[in-house]
Amino acid sequence: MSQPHLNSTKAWLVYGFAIVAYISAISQRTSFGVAGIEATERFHASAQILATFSVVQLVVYAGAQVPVGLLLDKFGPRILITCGALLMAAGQAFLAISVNVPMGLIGRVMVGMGDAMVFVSVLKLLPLWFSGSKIPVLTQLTGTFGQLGQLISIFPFHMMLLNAGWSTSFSVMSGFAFATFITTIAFVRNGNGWAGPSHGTHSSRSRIAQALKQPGTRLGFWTHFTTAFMINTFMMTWGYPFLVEGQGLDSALASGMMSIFVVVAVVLGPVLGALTARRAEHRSNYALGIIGLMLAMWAVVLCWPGQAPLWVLIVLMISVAAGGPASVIGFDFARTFNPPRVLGTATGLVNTGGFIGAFITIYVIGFILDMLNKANGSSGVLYNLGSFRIALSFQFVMAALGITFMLIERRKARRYLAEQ
Ligand SMILES: NCCCC[C@H](N)C(=O)NCC(=O)O
Repeated sequence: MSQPHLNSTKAWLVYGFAIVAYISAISQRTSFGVAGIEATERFHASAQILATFSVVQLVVYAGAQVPVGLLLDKFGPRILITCGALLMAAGQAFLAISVNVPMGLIGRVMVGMGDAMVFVSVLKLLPLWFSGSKIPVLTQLTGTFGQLGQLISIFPFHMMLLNAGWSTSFSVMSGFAFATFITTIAFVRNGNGWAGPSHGTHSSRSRIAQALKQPGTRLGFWTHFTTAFMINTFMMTWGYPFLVEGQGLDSALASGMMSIFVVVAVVLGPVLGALTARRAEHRSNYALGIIGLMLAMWAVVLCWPGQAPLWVLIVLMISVAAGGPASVIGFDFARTFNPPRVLGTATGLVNTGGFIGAFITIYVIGFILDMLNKANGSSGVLYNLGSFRIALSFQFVMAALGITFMLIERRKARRYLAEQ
C-alpha cells in the first residue's frame, strides 16, 4: 500500500512543531534548576528542601512514564503532547505566583507530569510519519534538539530571572509552554498510519505484559538503565559537589563545565543516529562501548593520586555525557521489537531505566557519604575526595548489574530474531 504522507513535507512540519514542544518541555524541566538561589530566598527554603523540588519532579516524571505510554497507545501522540503542554503552562503559571514551599511543589508536580507526556509522544510520532533509516536518525536528533531547551534555561531564562524577577520569568516560561499548546493543536497530527483511539480490547496490564514479553523492550530498558544512570546521577546531584568539594574546582568553572553535556549531545547524537541506522545489528555494541569508556574514565579519576588535572576531568565529563545519546539506542530497541499498538507503552517502560538507576545510585552514594562521615565521628567534612572515591565507586556495581542484564537480554533478543 502506498503511503505518500511518509517522509512528506507535512511530515517534517508535524515533526518540527512536535520538536518545538519537546524543546519547551526540556526548558520547563530545567528552568527550576537555574533558579536555586532565587527559590531559596522566595520560599525561605533550606538546601534539602530545594533538592526535594528536583527529586519530586523527577519521581513524578519517571512514575508517569508507564501510564503515559498506555495513554499514548490509546489516544495517540497529538492529544498527549497537547495535554503535556497545557499542564506545563499551568504548572509554571502556578509557580510564578507561588509564595511558599507547598505551592511551589504543586507547580513542579504539574510541570513534571506535563513534561512526562512529551518525549515518548514525539518518538511515537516518528514511525507514523517517517520510514526507513530516517526513524533511527530522527530518534537521536529528537534527544539532541531537546538540549536546546536546556540552553534556553541556562541563558535567556536565567538572565530574565536576574533582571525581571521570579514571577515575570516563570510567567514567560508558562507563556512559552502555552504557545506550544496552540502550535500542537494547529499543526501536530497523528498521521494516516494512526489507527484511531483503541477501545479497550486490551487491558493496561495486558499491554504492559505484551511490551515486556518482547526481549527488545527489556534490552531497551537495560540499555537505557546502564547508559543513562551515570549521566543522571552526575547532572542531578553528585557531579557538582564532586567537582567542587572533591576535585577543588572553582564553583563557576564547575557549573560552566556542565555545558559539556549539551555540546556532546549535539555532536554525538547525529553520529550515533547515523551509525544506528546503517548498522542496527551493532547498536548494543555502540552502547556497551560507551559504557566501557565511562567506566574506564571513572576508574582513572577515582584512582588518580590526589585531585585529577582539569583535562582528565573534562575527558571524564565528555565520556559520561556520551551516555545521553547512547541511552537513545534503548528506544530504538523498543521501536524495532514492538508492534505499533504497544509502542508507547514499551517506550515509556524503556524511559524509566536511566531514572530508576539514577535514583538508586544517588541515594546509595549519599548513604555511603553519610556512613563514612559518621565512621569518622562526624568530625571531618562531609564531602571530601577520599569519601567521594569510595561512594562514587558504587557506580561500578550498578554498571555491572546493567551490563549483565544487557548481555542476557541481548542473547534472548538475538534468539528471538533468529526464530522469526
Ligand atoms: N542526546 C541526549 C538525549 C538524552 C536522552 C535521555 N537519556 C532521555 O531518555 N530523555 C528522555 C526525556 O524525556 O528527555
